[in-house]
Amino acid sequence: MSQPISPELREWLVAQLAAGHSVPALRASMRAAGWHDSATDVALAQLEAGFPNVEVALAPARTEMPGPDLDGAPLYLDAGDRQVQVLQTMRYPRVIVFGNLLSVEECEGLIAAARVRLARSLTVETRTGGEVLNVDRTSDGMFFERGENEIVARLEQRLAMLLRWPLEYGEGLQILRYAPGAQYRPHYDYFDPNEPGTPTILKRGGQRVATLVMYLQEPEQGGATTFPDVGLEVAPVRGTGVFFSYDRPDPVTRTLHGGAPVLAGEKWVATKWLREREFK
Ligand SMILES: O=C(O)CCC(=O)C(=O)O
Ligand SMILES: [Fe+2]
Repeated sequence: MSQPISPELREWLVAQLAAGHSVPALRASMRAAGWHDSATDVALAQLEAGFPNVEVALAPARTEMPGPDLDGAPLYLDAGDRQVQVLQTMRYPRVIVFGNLLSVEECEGLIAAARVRLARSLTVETRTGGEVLNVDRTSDGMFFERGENEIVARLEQRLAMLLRWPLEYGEGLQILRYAPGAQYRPHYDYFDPNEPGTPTILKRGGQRVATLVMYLQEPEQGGATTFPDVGLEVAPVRGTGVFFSYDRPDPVTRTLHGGAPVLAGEKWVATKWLREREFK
């Protein structure tokens, strides 16, 4: 977990950058002075990657974040009723691809329960705090209540243990179906702090801090989850899932992501969003 940078170091870095020193030069002099702080590395990497907002890049990050315990580089993680595979990890942005997350029966059960309740997907309209039809997302979707049925409840317990985040901090599971041609254009899952509707949304559970997209049915072609900032594409393989977290509501997290167009077949996903506090 990345620790916050001290205020003194932040001030110093900002001053050095303002004085025209380059990021690689700063990194080199810090290394030479014995600095091997992961928080500083992350901040410098952000600056180097061209993120314009120095203050945001160097601001203290949230320290408590959801995510599995990857100490010792395990290949499998104990999620209570299931041994989940660690297939891929990326440090920045924080992305983890899990295998063996759901059984085929669980995938099919969720689809069957959701199918009868699908409506054209709504996304939260941050301008007003209400919900609207969104042209950026051409899938159909619905939400389960937390613990609504046996499969949902079992899955939520598993995810709480795997991601070490209280079940009560999670939103209800969202199910999306993408028909051929459907897609979800690149977006951030956190709520934009600059939108007037955001304070209303944040009253219930605070910010989103992480997302887990689970693949319930794979299309025949297309439908990867893409992270355009880093050129990553995660294949939508049934029973697997991609987790990503964002320690501040800012593009500097590089968590821009989308669902690429489905070219053939149907793609179904379940999305679990984690909030910073209890989501009542
Ligand atoms: O369908 C996908 O691959 C991405 C879904 C997504 O971004 C979301 O549900 O917020
Ligand atoms: Fe998303």
